Amino acid sequence: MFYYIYKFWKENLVVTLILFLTGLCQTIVSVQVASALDALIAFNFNHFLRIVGIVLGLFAIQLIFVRLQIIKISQVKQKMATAIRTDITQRIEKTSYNEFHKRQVGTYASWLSNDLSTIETVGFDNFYALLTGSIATLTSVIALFFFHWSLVLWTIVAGALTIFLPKIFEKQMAKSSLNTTKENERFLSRVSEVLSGFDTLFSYSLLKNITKNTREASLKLAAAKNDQAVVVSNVTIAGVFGNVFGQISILTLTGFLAFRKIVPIGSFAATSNLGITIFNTLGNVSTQLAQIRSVQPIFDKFENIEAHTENNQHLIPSEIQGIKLSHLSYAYGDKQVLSDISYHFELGNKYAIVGSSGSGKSTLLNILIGKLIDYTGSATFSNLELNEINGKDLRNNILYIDQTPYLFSGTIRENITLGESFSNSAFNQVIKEAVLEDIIEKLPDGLDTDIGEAGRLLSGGQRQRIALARGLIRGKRIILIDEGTSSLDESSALRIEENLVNNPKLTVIMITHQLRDKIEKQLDGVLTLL
Ligand SMILES: Nc1ncnc2c1ncn2[C@@H]1O[C@H](COP(=O)(O)OP(=O)(O)OP(=O)(O)O)[C@@H](O)[C@H]1O
Repeated sequence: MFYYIYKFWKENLVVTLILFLTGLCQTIVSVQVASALDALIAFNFNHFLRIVGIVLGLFAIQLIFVRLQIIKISQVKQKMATAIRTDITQRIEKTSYNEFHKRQVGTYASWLSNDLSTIETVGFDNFYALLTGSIATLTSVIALFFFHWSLVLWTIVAGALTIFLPKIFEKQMAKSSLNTTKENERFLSRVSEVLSGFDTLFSYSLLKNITKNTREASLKLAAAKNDQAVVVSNVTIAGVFGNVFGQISILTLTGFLAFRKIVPIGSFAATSNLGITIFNTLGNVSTQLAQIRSVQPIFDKFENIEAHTENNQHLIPSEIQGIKLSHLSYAYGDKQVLSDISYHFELGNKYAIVGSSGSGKSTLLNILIGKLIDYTGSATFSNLELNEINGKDLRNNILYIDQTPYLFSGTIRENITLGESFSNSAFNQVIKEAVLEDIIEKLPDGLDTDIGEAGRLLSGGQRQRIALARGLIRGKRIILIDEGTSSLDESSALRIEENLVNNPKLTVIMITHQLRDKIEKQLDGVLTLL
């Protein structure tokens, strides 16, 4: 957390300066109260009124600083939160495909929302509260020194007790806080999962599962939060004890000094105020420090996203060649899926992969796109072993359109471009190739029609055509399609497949459960997996 505070040191310096000026005003007011009381005791009414005037003026200035402080703290907190979110997403960007899928999507969402709000409220808010208190304490201790040195000495002794008493619970505090963030994560994952399954539960009349799962997850989260509250209560009580002891003892000492006529009677009022400021701060120091430390495990968790170290540095030559499989086998753990496959996909040719469900068709495409690299035997592209090719370079040459392509909320155009820019002629071309003309013509805003969350406002076949257009517009020469036309009506599917197999520039390898005669005749080969 301190890394981010340091990263925005200029902004935090401005905040510190404002806090110092606020603390200074507050301390001067406390000291003035002593003079006011002394003026009253001496029946010097004019002097009393002058001090009241000064105090009012200081209050007005303090109010301006307090307002500024709230605004500036919020601004720097938001800058730090955005920087943390950016760092998390950049880690996600750099991770491998498998590492990303070790966690559920809800977990990442929880990091970016729940954990960030914990960092803001538990980490940053306590940091600024601690900073405010420390500055006010410093100015108050200096003020005490002007009354009598023994007050400072006693403040140090009583202050140490106030700070160290709650430290007994520090470890428990960090543990319970980590437990709460983990339960928050599980809660969000479980709830988002069950809500994502709304359509399925609806069809089975099992929507009550949403309440059931949410309630179960909520009870676990509540238990973690209640455990944390118990630890917080212990820390708070220890802090309050030190605080009250410190305030009463400093008053007693001032009373004693006043009796001895070492300090004026009015000092009693001032040291009372200064004591409240100092011991309120010190009483909270341990809790605040423990809370600040308790967010550290959250940062550690973010760092656990393993960056993908790209060992496969072979780059693909500009003159690409075909894909060759030689005695290729693949197993998920003990489960053998592909055994001893040899085949040659030549550049510019068109192929189909067929086989019963579970025969390993998608697994093979995942090897060809570099997602699965722990195969045995050989699989080469342009004479380079696939698991030695730089992953990004491989995906720049081979396009994979998966079985369930994801559509983002937004327009059709945005779903095709994914934020990149393409010419109008490229758009027109892919709209034809993916047989999207009729759909776009019928929509009120054409390509700029909003398709709803995950493309909900479109049919399965329409979604599949947009996914195809998204792939085709990228102009890759090798295209792997996993059941790319399975949701389409016969004539659209045939038109799209004909467009693909008749495009001389493309190398097409498509998985299909429905190999149409007309298409089969135009293919250069069919690989059947058993
Ligand atoms: N990540 C995985 N971990 C373990 N087993 C897996 C994994 N992915 C797939 N499998 C298993 O490997 C086998 C082949 O799966 P794959 O998806 O490649 O088959 P497929 O031929 O494409 O099937 P379908 O035609 O139904 O899409 C299946 O038995 C599947 O259960």
